[in-house]
Amino acid sequence: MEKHRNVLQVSGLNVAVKTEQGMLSLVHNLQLDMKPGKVLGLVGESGSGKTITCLALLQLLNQKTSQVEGSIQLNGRELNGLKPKEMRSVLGKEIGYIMQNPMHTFTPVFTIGNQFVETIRSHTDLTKKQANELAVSSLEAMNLQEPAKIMRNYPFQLSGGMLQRVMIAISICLRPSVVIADEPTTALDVTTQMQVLKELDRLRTECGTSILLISHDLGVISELADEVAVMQKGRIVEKADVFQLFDHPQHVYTKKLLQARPVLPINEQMKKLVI
Ligand SMILES: Nc1ncnc2c1ncn2[C@@H]1O[C@H](COP(=O)(O)OP(=O)(O)OP(=O)(O)O)[C@@H](O)[C@H]1O
Ligand code: NI
Repeated sequence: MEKHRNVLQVSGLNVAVKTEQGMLSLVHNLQLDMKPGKVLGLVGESGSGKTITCLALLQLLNQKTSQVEGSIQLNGRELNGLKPKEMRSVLGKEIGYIMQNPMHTFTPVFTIGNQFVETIRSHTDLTKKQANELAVSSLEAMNLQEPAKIMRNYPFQLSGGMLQRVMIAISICLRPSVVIADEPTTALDVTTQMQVLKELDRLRTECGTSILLISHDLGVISELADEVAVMQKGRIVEKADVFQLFDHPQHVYTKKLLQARPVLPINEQMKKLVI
């Protein structure tokens, strides 16, 4: 990969959805530049358009009921307008997605192992045995005990937090160049949250993965992000280096967001955990 290049470059992104009153514009002229090995935080109050933005970037919005305009370049390749089949080969391999609600990503009738191994094999030439080994080690890295047993379980047999970690393991095991993480740790207890964040951080440092991190938890953002973009009503109203943003917020909306939540928790928890 060329160093100077942005891994994911989004420009002029407009997203609108069909409603009974006509097209409703939800994301306006969004620009994003994601660099190799960097974490871009995306924050903003509930309903500001963060998840819609992710879905648009990943071409996962229903084409019949929504409209995505603009350019979404992944390693120099335009994603906007790709056919669903072409997009499926990109998803999970070049770009990983950790979604807000993991329940829907799993098929209830297949075991975790079956789904994990199939996902790996659909993108690689690995044998079943190799794919199985990769799956088990990826589950271990997510702090999941007894990974072999989890592989034999069906989704309903796991807790929400466990499923979330399984999904993260699936999303990142093939080392995609970009990971889009929408509230990846919200459903997890503090210790597991740390483990998952550590794994994401490792992915970025070891593989140069570029991460778009959405979180309500400004502690998580301050810990991991290099740059932060602030979204309000479908617009990026401010984007800055993480220290700059927390120390000298410019936009009145950013100031309000920072006042609403203290930034301390994760740092304090980290100090307690890292001895
Ligand atoms: N299909 C749809 N039709 C109409 N409006 C929609 C549709 N999907 C989403 N919206 C609206 O788009 C806006 C953005 O929603 P989105 O889920 O992206 O917000 P968010 O920033 O991810 O919020 P949260 O932090 O709660 O996850 C919301 O106002 C939502 O009501
Ligand atoms: Ni959301």
